Amino acid sequence: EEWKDRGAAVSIQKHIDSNGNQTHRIVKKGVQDFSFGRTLGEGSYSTVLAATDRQTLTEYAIKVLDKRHIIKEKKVKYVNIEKNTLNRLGDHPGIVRLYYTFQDERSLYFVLDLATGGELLGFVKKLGSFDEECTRFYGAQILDAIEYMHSKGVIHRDLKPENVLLDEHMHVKITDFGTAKILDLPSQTRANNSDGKPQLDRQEQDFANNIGIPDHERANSFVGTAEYVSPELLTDKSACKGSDLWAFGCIVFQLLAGRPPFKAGNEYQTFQKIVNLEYQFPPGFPKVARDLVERLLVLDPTKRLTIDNIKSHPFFEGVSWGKQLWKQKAPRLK
Ligand SMILES: Nc1ncnc2c1ncn2[C@@H]1O[C@H](COP(=O)(O)OP(=O)(O)OP(=O)(O)O)[C@@H](O)[C@H]1O
Ligand SMILES: O=C(O)[C@@H]1CCC(=O)N(CCc2ccc(Cl)cc2)[C@H]1c1ccccc1Cl
Repeated sequence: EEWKDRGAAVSIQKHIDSNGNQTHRIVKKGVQDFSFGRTLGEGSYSTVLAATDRQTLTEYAIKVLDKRHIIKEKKVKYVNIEKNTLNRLGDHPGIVRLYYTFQDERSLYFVLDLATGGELLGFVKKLGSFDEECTRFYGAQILDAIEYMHSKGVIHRDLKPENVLLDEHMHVKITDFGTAKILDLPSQTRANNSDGKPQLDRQEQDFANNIGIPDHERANSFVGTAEYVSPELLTDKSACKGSDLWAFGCIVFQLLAGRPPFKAGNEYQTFQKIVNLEYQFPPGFPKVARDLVERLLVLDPTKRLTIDNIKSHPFFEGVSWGKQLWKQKAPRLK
């Protein structure tokens, strides 16, 4: 019992040995096992610090969540969702990996991959916009990560350039799964209510009850980020895998145009533009990319391109999908 108050946790590490046999290693990690470094960033309920494992000298990002703050803001369920989602998505180069979690009386700790390159958004802002080659590379890596998430029954629901981090090789690391949805397999086809509308999960119900209410007045609502919210989330209040592909379309547009397709003076006006599909391509937007975006920013999620359609779209011609995509050198951002 002594390890409990050291803020340690016993975590079972799944381990595949050299002959591919799965074994389990009992790993006990706690606050004392790390030396904490600089602050990488702050979230609404979290601080992310660079840290080094004292034994292995491996560097991590440790996300520290203040329990009191989370409880006060009624965000406990988001913490559990983030943990459960990250645990499911442990094996893809494009997704931030969760190595350990532990706690002490004040905080919760998530030991994550360190993404030293910062947010993709920072680069789009710095350069103004990306050329086609860079958009193709980063779009392909983001799509490959989305395909993996969806194959594990996870919908991210808040994809945006801020949540696309970059590692030391300038490769994509997607983060921020607190607002993700796990399609629990048995009830994947959710029971519809008598009015034929799909049963909403808690976060969707929260969101539905809070549409149009400004952020500061919202009681515990699920917040997607206005510019990337899909129309179905605004009209039917429910997200689906296609919602991530809508956000993907917004991201591809933004990388090439230097701005998201739907942006207005306030959230509510942005929502209106989305549900009315009110957006324009800037002059000079590449034709092939325009065709791709037009087939993603479709109001009816069932009419949007599927991941396979996107992978074979001319815009991604020449991309080698799969492992090779993650081994190649990232194109220089210029
Ligand atoms: N694995 C990581 N490696 C490097 N930096 C990270 C990592 N995870 C998060 N950060 C940085 O730390 C900051 C806070 O991230 P965090 O996920 O805690 O909050 P957030 O999701 O950005 O904010 P909010 O909780 O309000 O949505 C972000 O700006 C992000 O750039
Ligand atoms: O789900 C788990 O793995 C454990 C289970 C045991 C436990 O006590 N916790 C912490 C639960 C919790 C969540 C939110 C707050 Cl604000 C306080 C405690 C969970 C936990 C520990 C460390 C980091 C995250 C989490 Cl959810």
